[in-house]
Amino acid sequence: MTVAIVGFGRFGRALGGLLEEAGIPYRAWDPGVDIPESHRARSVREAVQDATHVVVAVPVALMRHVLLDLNHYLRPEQLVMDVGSVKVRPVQALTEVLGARVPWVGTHPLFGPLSLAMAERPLHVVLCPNPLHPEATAQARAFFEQLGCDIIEQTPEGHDRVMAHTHALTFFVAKGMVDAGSGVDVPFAPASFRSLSRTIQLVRSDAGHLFSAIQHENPFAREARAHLLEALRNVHRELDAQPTEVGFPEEPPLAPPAALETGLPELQETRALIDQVDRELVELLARRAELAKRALKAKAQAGQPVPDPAREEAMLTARREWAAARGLEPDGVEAIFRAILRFSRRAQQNRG
Ligand SMILES: O=C(O)C(=O)C[C@]1(C(=O)O)C=C[C@@H](O)C=C1
Repeated sequence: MTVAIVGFGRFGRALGGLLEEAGIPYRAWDPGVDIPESHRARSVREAVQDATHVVVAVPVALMRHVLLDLNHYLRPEQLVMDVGSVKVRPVQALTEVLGARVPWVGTHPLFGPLSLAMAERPLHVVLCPNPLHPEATAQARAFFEQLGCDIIEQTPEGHDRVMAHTHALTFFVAKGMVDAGSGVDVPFAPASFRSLSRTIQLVRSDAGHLFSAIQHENPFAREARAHLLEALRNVHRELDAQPTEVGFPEEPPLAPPAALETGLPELQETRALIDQVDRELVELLARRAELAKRALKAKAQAGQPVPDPAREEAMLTARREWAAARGLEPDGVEAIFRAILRFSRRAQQNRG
């Protein structure tokens, strides 16, 4: 398998990293950005000529234009995939430009550079099978599975409807909060805001074309936004009309929790919560192991020592301080991190 990445923006670059991790060779073409020499193609023709898989990772608004150009060089034994955040319009462009001549599949990887940098797993990809190329879906599935992704199949319309009510609305709300100055230089924030602030950061750091694409290129986004605005206006009106009642219906006087009477449900509930926290800890350990593997690779390239006792000592000091600030016993937390570092070094030895 050899992959051509056409468009080496934030997503194209992130995909290149994933391919490299999986040991799959690729060539990239993008006249507008710096591409590492070992992967750079000098023309779109050179990028695609030896490729078995061609990934078109350009802004959705440029898709048709780029496909028209690419079409001169594509052959029927290749597989073309777009990776746009919306699917109805890119699939229309693929149908009109490539049609039945070259196999293609519309795809939407539900991850980006940030989730990859944070080693989030599992990675999900939506595939939109099309009747012109029934066999291409299986090939696209195999391609993304090799990169460690879980696959969801959807129609382009089904995909865009879901995205209009999730991706587009989340970005819409976050953009509104950014423009209204929410969360800038606040001295403290509640947990409810902290979870949203990640989206706000995403919107702030976003390549502008992503926001525009998920709003303008999704045929259902406008209606979803209007619907949300209407709902918000209603909530606002209700709050004005009944300032003390909305959202706080009168509650019956508090009965003593059953847990205090039997002693059992509270323990059960607490144990369920402990299980949940431990599951998150295991998930975090898995992400940490991924990052350690990446650090190992970077060190190998830079000729730096593996393992690194100086870095480990500095890390342990910092973690002792974090523990103390959080009211935990520094010796205990240090012991946990010593175990994590042992585990990390072992994982680096096994998987590096
Ligand atoms: O930071 C590094 O250099 C890593 O390789 C990562 C890591 C870690 O797990 O945090 C692993 C081994 C090193 O001895 C120090 C740190």
